[in-house]
Amino acid sequence: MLTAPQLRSLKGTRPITWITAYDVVQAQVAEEAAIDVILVGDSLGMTTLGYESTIPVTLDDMLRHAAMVRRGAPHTMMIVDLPYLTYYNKDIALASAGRIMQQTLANGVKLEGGQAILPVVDALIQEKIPVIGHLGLTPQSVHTMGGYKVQAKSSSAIEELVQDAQALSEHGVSAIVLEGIPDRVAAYVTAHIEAPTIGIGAGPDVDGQVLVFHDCLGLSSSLPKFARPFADIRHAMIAGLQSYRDSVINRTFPQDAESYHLPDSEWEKFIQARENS
Ligand SMILES: Nc1nc(=O)c2c([nH]1)NC[C@@H]1CN(c3ccc(C(=O)N[C@@H](CCC(=O)O)C(=O)O)cc3)CN21
Ligand SMILES: CC(C)C(=O)C(=O)O
Ligand SMILES: [Mg+2]
Repeated sequence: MLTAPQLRSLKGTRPITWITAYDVVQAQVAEEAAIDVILVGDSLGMTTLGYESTIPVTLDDMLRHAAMVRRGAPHTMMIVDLPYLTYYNKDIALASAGRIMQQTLANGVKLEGGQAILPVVDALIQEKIPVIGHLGLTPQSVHTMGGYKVQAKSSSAIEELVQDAQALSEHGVSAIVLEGIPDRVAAYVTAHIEAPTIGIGAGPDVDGQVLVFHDCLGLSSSLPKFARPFADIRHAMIAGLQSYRDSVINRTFPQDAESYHLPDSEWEKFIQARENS
């Protein structure tokens, strides 16, 4: 299993692979595919709980799903998102992250934000909790961003992002997720900080990539522009269920080998006993 210090030292050696996962089966397949890091993202609110944003996701939701993921992937580095309003000051953040570390055996937590959350980042790292940053399109700010819009598109916004990334890196985060920013901005940030950058909608010139599990495997009904479906699992599942349904209706399922059998002698005993009663 990758550790937080190893994650930081992977920068410049080879690209780092991340995927989100929200349950046991997803965790098992991520581990079997040798993905470096599993992120239990608060995107579970959308992919798994059916909400329209990550805002309704609670710490209890994250605890339950991260515990499932850990049981499915005991040997893969697991990072867990701190959800909306669970890290707005040092005390709240320590209590939230403490529960995640102790109850799910996570290897670290991820927080959205830059210079404004440095005191929280310091407090967590002080208590030996590895921290991952998340800058650019930060979905917990959907209401103040005015939607899921590409960020860092003006000179001043780029400067702000670079300073946020430098500050997080200097304060010791193990990596920074860069989401929904222009490719050359992500490349510049990557070249100017020591922490590895993990991109999602941030172009190729970053230290690693992360995708939402459902987007990566073709389970989502719609996709952001940056996501590529590397499989067509939604259609495979529909085809499988249609085939099952057809086989039940035309009585080709279950067959003899899929049924349990009783020896003739025992069956005759049962019939005899009924007739004699
Ligand atoms: N399934 C899924 N995939 C994700 O990548 C994801 C989630 N859910 N939920 C949490 C956040 C929300 N994310 C999103 C959601 C929508 C867009 C989107 O529609 N973007 C527009 C570009 C908008 C612009 O031009 O500024 C697009 O066309 O891709 C982007 C990121 C990324 N995260
Ligand atoms: C998209 C990734 C970076 C995330 O934060 C999530 O899945 O919640
Ligand atoms: Mg998230």
